[in-house]
Amino acid sequence: MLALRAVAAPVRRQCLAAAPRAAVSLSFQNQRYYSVSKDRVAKFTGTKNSNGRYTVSIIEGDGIGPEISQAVKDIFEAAKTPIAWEPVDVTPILKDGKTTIPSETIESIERNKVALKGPLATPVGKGHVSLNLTLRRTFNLFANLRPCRSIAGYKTAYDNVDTVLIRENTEGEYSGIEHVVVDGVVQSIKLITREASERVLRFAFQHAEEIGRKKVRVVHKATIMKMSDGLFLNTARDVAKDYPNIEFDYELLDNTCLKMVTDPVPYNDKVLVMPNLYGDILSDMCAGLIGGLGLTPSGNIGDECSIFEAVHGSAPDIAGKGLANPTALLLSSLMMLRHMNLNEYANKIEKATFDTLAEGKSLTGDLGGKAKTHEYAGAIISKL
Ligand SMILES: NC(=O)C1=CN([C@@H]2O[C@H](COP(=O)(O)OP(=O)(O)OC[C@H]3O[C@@H](n4cnc5c(N)ncnc54)[C@H](O)[C@@H]3O)[C@@H](O)[C@H]2O)C=CC1
Ligand SMILES: O=C(O)CCC(=O)C(=O)O
Ligand SMILES: [Mg+2]
Repeated sequence: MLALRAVAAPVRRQCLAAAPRAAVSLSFQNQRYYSVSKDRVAKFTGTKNSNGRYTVSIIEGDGIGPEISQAVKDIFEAAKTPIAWEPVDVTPILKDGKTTIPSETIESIERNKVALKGPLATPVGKGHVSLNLTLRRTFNLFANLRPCRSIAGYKTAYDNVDTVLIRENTEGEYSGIEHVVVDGVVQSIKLITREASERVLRFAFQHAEEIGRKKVRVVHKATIMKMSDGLFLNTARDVAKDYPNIEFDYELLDNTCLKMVTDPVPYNDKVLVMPNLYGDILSDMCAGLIGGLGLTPSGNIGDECSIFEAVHGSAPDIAGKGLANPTALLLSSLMMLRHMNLNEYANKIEKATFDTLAEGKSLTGDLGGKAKTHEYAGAIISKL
């Protein structure tokens, strides 16, 4: 068990086919993508540099990463956002049989407290471990907040989706503890600790209070994984007692999937919280409900640092062609600005983005348009 604890401890579209345009739904037009905890905003201690700008670490990432990062940087520049980007390198380093990232990168993110990150590709099977997971564990980014909201004017099979999913981000099925028992038999350990469960569950209840949702639902499979998901669920029962104004319940993951693709709207009044793997899968599924992975942002939130990134990966099938939709990374960067209390800039860019999407004249291919990544970014800039 001790050995396992050591590993668990922090080491420091298919998008829907082109859809017809719809009238802009006013109820969604002016809502904020991400409300930030006042506590966390107060805790943000990044400092301004001599040019009066906050320095933010940026990992441009693989595949479509550089293209969508450029779009975000151009839009920030045009909006006169007081951010100075500090590019950092995450080339994996193998040290004592473990994958780590360069110490300058760790220092940059620790110093700046926030980072914006493009997608990082993970080789299948052999090769380095996921650098995305390495970053989350390195900085103890225990909660992965993944909101997903219908885009006004972009019609999909589902109207008015507004889900908020929180994924445990440091352990569970993604602990990376795997070994060969004997030839032909491998074991992969799903590690769940009360400590990591409690901190993400508390985050979920607090987040529900902050965004005015009255219900927290744990998504689980404690019927099958009685001990691991059982511990997560029992911890939730205990934590719920400290939040008497929030209704708490739970649902089996398979049932959640069925109900969400049948009618996601009943989930609009809840915050969903769940172990790592379920949150990974369910957040891609939610993206499919609103028009694809080009649209969904996320924040990896920790007590000391936070890293904001899109839900999607490096999209090798469209990389380097100017086809990527930068909205997901852009909305992630707006979550970041709100986390830094730079709301005025976030609001301005958000309005220009949603107006561009609603207008529908300059959309990327995943949304049925013909615009290149930089043309779509240019359309947003023209509305700033
Ligand atoms: N957090 C991260 O950095 C993540 C990294 N990955 C890595 O990404 C690589 C590729 O994984 P895939 O399974 O292909 O998933 P993916 O998320 O990269 O792509 C899935 C599908 O969505 C499309 N798509 C994704 N982002 C898009 C965007 N911004 N605009 C338009 N279309 C977009 C892609 O073209 C593809 O058809 C893998 O190496 C994986 O490990 C995957 C998910 C998250
Ligand atoms: O790290 C990876 O390769 C994939 C991670 C992922 O799918 C996610 O963070 O949603
Ligand atoms: Mg994923």
